[in-house]
Amino acid sequence: MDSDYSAIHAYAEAYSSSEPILLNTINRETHAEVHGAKMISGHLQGRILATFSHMIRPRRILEIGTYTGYSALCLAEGLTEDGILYTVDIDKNLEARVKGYFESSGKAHQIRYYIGPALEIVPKINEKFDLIFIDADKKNYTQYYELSLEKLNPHGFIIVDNVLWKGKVCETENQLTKDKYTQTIIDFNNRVHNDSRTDNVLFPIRDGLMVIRKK
Ligand SMILES: C[S@@+](CC[C@H](N)C(=O)[O-])C[C@H]1O[C@@H](n2cnc3c(N)ncnc32)[C@H](O)[C@@H]1O
Repeated sequence: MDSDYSAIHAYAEAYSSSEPILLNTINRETHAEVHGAKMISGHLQGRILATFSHMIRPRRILEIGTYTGYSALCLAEGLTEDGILYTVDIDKNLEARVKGYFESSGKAHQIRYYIGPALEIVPKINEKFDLIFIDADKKNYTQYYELSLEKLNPHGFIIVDNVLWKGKVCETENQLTKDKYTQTIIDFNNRVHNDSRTDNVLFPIRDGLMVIRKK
């Protein structure tokens, strides 16, 4: 993120609704106490996810990559009254913390939290979804996308995080800062963009959000 973008991001955050108190606490505690805190969606992206969810009013949401529960609680804001959010993460060390946050949110009755590899757990969830958020290990993005399309209702939405991969997807062939996942993300973006089953738009927000609509 260059300095101009940082200023724009800070301005956008300042002129967006503030973080609900619990989310602010999760954000702060994640940064103070949890490994890999840069993975958290955070204030601006969190408000964007909450807004998408309010616009869609989903009855069923699936999230792949819970981490500390921040984005799950943002997405849950838009659920219908009888709505349920399913969220999956492989990291058992975060389980007690995440369950505590879900309890504090007053939305625990609308959240189903699973621990384990998403590629094993998601096929066993007997639901069709209106909104799916993919935000886990990049090497499996294509498999998550195909699985999500199977599990998505017609006209449902998939949101995929990190599709700009710190801007590295824009680097030319001879630039040397590419890492092992840059090509994975480039291939993923090509696949989505050329998929006749869906429409998509890439939002250049934070690390890039790909918003995909199933036709
Ligand atoms: C970027 S973080 C998710 C951040 C969260 N969605 C948020 O916005 O606050 C990615 C998460 O994916 C999880 N993860 C990685 N590989 C996974 C797998 N195979 N199955 C399920 N979760 C996985 C990690 O444990 C990590 O918590």
